[in-house]
Amino acid sequence: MLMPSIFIDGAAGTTGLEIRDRLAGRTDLTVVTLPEDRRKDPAARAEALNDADLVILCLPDEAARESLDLIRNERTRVVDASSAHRVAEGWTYGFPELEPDGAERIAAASRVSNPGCYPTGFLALVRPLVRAGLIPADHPLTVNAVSGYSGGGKSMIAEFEGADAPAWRGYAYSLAHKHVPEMTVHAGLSTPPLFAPSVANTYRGMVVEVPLALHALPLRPSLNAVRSVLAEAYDGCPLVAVAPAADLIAIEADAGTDRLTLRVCGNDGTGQARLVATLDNLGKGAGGAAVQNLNIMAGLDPLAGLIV
Ligand SMILES: NC(=O)C1=CN([C@@H]2O[C@H](COP(=O)(O)OP(=O)(O)OC[C@H]3O[C@@H](n4cnc5c(N)ncnc54)[C@H](OP(=O)(O)O)[C@@H]3O)[C@@H](O)[C@H]2O)C=CC1
Ligand SMILES: CC(=O)N[C@@H](CCC(=O)OP(=O)(O)O)C(=O)O
Repeated sequence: MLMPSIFIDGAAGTTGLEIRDRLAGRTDLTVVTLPEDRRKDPAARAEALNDADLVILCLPDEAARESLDLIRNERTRVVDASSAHRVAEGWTYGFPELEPDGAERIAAASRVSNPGCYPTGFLALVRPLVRAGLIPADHPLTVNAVSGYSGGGKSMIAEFEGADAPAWRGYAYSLAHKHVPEMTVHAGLSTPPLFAPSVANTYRGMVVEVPLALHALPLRPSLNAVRSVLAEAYDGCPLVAVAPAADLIAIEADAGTDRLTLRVCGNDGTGQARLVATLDNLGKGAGGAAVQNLNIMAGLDPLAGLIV
């Protein structure tokens, strides 16, 4: 694709603006957005969607499905940042580092679904361990996570920047969060993890933690064995790092970047581990991941525009 044209549908939203920032000043592609008075006009969107080589959908799920219906040609390729197609047939999961052939599959795909922000942290920690046989597919995992409030888009930003915003709030207590199917499928699990998300009164950043009783796993791996599997899985991946264990981990650790940092903490004496991922919900959790997928699909420098 020579000098591809990229249309951002939803460019005025939280994720859309992040993507615009990352694409600003790039000379290897052209960026198309609609003016304020036409950005929700289906006719204007249809024209832009069909003219572009590649579109990035930064929309609520329903509007993302509508955009796909508006695409009437075989040429336009899509990166969807919404949660509408993460386990859908015909879609490639846009997490290049997750499987050995991940980037290759994304490069060849016409429809790529960006991962959710929480699943990005969870899957990065768990998928290599399932693949290596250290975590059995039916193991009942728990995921505790805290997101910055930009994770809820414009409406949550307005709420947390208004009066009486909480310092922290747990949610999804009915254990039916929309990210659970995505976590289950792409980790290769048969038992859905118990997902306990929460939101903190800070704009961006995310901590995703999987507590793991190593002594209860069939192979009883040491902390080092777990760390080695992760280090090998992400060897040569510039955005994903396996960092040393830490006793203090802040939600801001990777905020403002497109990095994803994994840590294997715990106590070999008790056989207990805390697997911890930090990322920016708007970085590797959304906008950074979309730009990374776009770069790979268009055959451009895979790190162009990313904040490493
Ligand atoms: N925020 C995050 O951390 C993450 C978000 N995502 C996903 O990315 C997508 C966008 O989220 P986010 O940016 O946070 O949400 P926002 O609410 O901040 O932005 C959504 C944008 O879409 C616009 N929009 C809504 N309906 C239409 C329509 N029919 N046609 C054109 N534009 C429309 C909205 O318009 P208006 O400005 O008028 O409201 C808004 O600008 C969602 O699917 C979300 O789940 C994924 C990972 C992380
Ligand atoms: C704090 C907060 O509310 N976060 C959102 C998830 C943000 C995100 O990952 O978006 P997708 O749903 O598109 O994956 C939530 O829990 O629904």
